[in-house]
Amino acid sequence: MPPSPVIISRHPLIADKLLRLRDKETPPAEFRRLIRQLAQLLFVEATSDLETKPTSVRTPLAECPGIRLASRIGFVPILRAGMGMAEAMLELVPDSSVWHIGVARNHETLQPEVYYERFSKLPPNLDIAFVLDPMLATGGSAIEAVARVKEWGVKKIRFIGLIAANEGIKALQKAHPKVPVYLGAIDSHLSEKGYIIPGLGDAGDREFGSISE
Ligand SMILES: O=P(O)(O)OC[C@H]1O[C@H](OP(=O)(O)OP(=O)(O)O)[C@H](O)[C@@H]1O
Ligand SMILES: O=c1cc[nH]c(=O)[nH]1
Ligand SMILES: [Mg+2]
Repeated sequence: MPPSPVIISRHPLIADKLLRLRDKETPPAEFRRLIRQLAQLLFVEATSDLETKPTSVRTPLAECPGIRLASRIGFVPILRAGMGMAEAMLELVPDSSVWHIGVARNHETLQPEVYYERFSKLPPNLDIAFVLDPMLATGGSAIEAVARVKEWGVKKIRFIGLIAANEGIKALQKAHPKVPVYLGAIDSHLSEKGYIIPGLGDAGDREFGSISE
């Protein structure tokens, strides 16, 4: 089976905001604002082919035909860093639902550890789920999250991230070949400790002003 497509945005607004996000001088409040803006911009690109249905409204002057979104969307933010992305996207499609998954990467082994999942026995009635995480490093966290969403019975899944390493993209494609991957940028490589280089550091810590052990 050919691997799923990887779509890297070429939009100058995304490139500009990504560079501001990476800057180590960017404080958490500005970091969160940029995450929100980047998430919305990438969401627009990742939804250009969503199902719609024809309808019409009456303007003050005449009947006006148009379309409405027909897809029932679910967001699956990978805690913690994916939370800001989900909230921003929800503003664009407020009738959507959010299904949190807590995954933390073990700092020694780099393996993902799922610590929060409440929905395994509740297959959601969704047309499409977007798994969200700013960082795709080794790919372990995203692979684990997508596997859970598949278990819930969602057929159409897309991953949206801000920065990825090739290692993570390849691993995600291998594990889930039908899941398209939408990204803001692909970086050079992973450090020995599994950080994306140049990357932006620890996304969760920078988003929330914390320092992980
Ligand atoms: O591709 P991977 O190698 O799995 O790494 C990526 C994961 O690491 C970060 O989360 P982290 O484990 O630091 O948790 P946090 O969001 O709570 O800080 C990031 O937000 C991803 O979830
Ligand atoms: O560079 C990285 C890699 C994993 N998780 C992060 O937050 N940053
Ligand atoms: Mg972290």
